This record gives sequence, structure tokens and C-alpha cells, in this order.
Amino acid sequence: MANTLQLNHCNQGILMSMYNATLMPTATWSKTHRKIAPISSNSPVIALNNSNIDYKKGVKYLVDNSKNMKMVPLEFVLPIPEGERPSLAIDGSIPVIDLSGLNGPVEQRLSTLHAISSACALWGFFRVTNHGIKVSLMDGMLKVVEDFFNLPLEEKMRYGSDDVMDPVRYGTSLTTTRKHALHWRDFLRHYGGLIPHTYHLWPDNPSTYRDVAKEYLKEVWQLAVIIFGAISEGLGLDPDYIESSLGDEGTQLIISNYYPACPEPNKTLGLAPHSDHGGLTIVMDNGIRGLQIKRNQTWYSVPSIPGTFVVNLGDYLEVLSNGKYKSVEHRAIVNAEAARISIAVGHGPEMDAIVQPASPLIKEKSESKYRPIVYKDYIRAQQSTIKRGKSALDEIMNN
Ligand SMILES: O=C(O)CCC(=O)C(=O)O
Ligand SMILES: [Fe+2]
Repeated sequence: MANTLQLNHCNQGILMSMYNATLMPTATWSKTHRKIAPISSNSPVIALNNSNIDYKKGVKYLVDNSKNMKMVPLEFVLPIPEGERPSLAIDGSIPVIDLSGLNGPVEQRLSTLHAISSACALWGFFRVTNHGIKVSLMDGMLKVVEDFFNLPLEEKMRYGSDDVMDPVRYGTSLTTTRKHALHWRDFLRHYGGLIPHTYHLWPDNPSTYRDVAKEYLKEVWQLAVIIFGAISEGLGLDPDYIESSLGDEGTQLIISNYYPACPEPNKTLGLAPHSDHGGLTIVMDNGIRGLQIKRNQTWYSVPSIPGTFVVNLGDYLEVLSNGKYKSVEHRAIVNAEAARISIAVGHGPEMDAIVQPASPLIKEKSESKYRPIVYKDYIRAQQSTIKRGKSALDEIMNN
């Protein structure tokens, strides 16, 4: 214990930087089955020598095998600034958009487009209802994900990998590559896509996982395209502008997060603050609250409303809109009562796409607030900085 304490003290500065770590490793899917080019993060790491935690087995395993755990093991204690403690967050109601309005009469359609546009400009986050995806499919997806996390460890470890290039990965915390300040979270991530060419690699246990996930990811992609269309129109662009900007190959990545109940939820986090690097992330959870977003330096706690999706804008859309819309920092907190599951599906451009403001929004080059960068280079830059948060975006901003 003394050793660990000393170590914690020595690494406090790095730990503070890591508090801003981000995730969302990515891969491409190809409409033409051509290639898979996954890119992922190498989170900043700290060796925790003398630790007794067999962290690679995951937090769920640790909790399940530590009866009556009363304290968070020191390896999971994060240096959360005093004023940003999870429990201090204010209840926040993000805008709710009834997407059926997009199919309504002209006035209703315009007011829905306007609502989406102002939610993007003011919040970067909104909730969608009447989104067209059946609640039974959402519940089915949550069920296969829950069943996956409830499998015996050996079964989950079939997908365990330290190689961030692997198209399907089960892991824990931010990365399994080395020990570092740990986060209270296990995850399963893999690519999606209209043609799921990695389908044969997805978990085959539970036996229905592949079929349910395939259907779910197809529907969520369609939903993303509808929202991309509305956002394009709201920006005064052609309705298919953003979808076309994604290129022939887009990026769809599903990350299922499992945050076990935690004895001291104020001391750790499920996910450190980050913004997503792609265009839109579409998230649902199992009815347990845990998502927090940062607005005007204050953390807001987003309620969980079953049957709805939370949608958030990533860095790609901030740049494309030339800063009119902002990607917003968010984090996942944990709680003492119940395990939380969230399923986040990110949608972004192909890896070789140029991230830059939409040309119709810029009359002169000098109006561009961001310097162009190839998407995969942006991801690498974002995931190699130890500051994270939104620091990669700051790097490509013109003064
Ligand atoms: O658990 C959540 O609600 C958020 C997940 C998230 O932000 C992510 O996976 O990038
Ligand atoms: Fe996120």
C-alpha cells in the first residue's frame, strides 16, 4: 500500500493530464469490402509497479471476485479536481428533438431543422425521439451486450487483445496495453458498417449477438444519415453534403461499455472527459444514469430515458461547420447501486478524408478557423497527446 501511495504521489502531474484522456479508437469499413484500416489510441500510461490488481481481467471480474469491496482500489483513484467531482454535477436536460417532424408538413419540418441546428450550436448534444428504431431492437441489443459481459472471463478473453489494430477487442479501462491509472469500465468494440465485413469476427457468444448487432448497426447508420442530412440543411448546405463528405468508405465503430457498481463513485470515473473525433455518436444505455457533459465549465448530468438516443457531435463536425457547432467534452461516471451499460456508435469519414470546413461556408481561405488535416492523422494526433480533452482540435485551430 505504501509503495502504491508513493507512486501515486510521484505521478500526480501525469495523472492530471490523463484525466483528460480520450478514447474512441476507430476503424474504417468499406462499402466494397476492400480494406480494414483500424486506428486506435495509445493512451498515456503509467506503470503501477507493485500493484496486486490483475487489471487485464477487467473491473467486472475484480468486483465479482472481491466480496464486500468497500473501497476503490488505489489504482482506480483518479485526480478529479475538487469542483468537478461526479456528484457535484447539475441535472441537465439536453434538447429533445422529435425526429418525426422531419417527415411532417413544411412548417413542422422547418421547425425541426431549426431545433436540430440550435441544439448543435448551443449544446453539441441532443436527445432524439420517434427516431424510427424499434424499442425491441434497442432492448435486444442491450440484452446481447449484457449477456456478453456476463459470460465467464475465459469466453470474453477470446476477444481480449493488446493490439489496438484488432478489429474486435474486449478490454478494460482506457487501454489494456499497460497498467496505468485505471478507469471503472470494461468494453467491447468492433467495426460496423452497412456491409459488415468484419461480421465473421464479431462475438459468436451469445449466439444471437452477430445477427442482433448487424441489424442494430444498420439501423443506427441509417439514423446517422438522417441526422447528417438535417444538420447539412441547418448549415445551409445540400442535404447530402455531410454524408458525401464521408467518402465511399465511412467509419462506424460500436463501443459497448460496462461500468460495474462502484463502492466509491466519487473517486473514479468510467470514462475520462473527452470529445469524440468523428461526426456523430449515437448512444443508448440500460436506463442507469451516468453520462455527464461539460457546458460553460459546469458538469451536467444527463438523465437516462429508455427508448431514446443521445446524439453528440464530434470534432469532425465542429471543423466541417467551421466552429459554428462545437464538439462537447463528456465523461461517464459510475454509481454505487447498479451496473451501467452504454452502447455508443460513432460515425465518421473514411480515414483518408480531409478534415476541413465545408467550402460553401468559407468565402475566403482566411475565414477558415481550422487547418486541414487528414482524418487518420487527426486521430493519431488526438490519441497521442497526453493532454487529450479537446487539445488536438486546439492544435489545428487558426488563431
Ligand atoms: O457511457 C456513456 O454514456 C458515454 C460513452 C462515451 O462517451 C464513449 O464511448 O465515447
Ligand atoms: Fe464519447
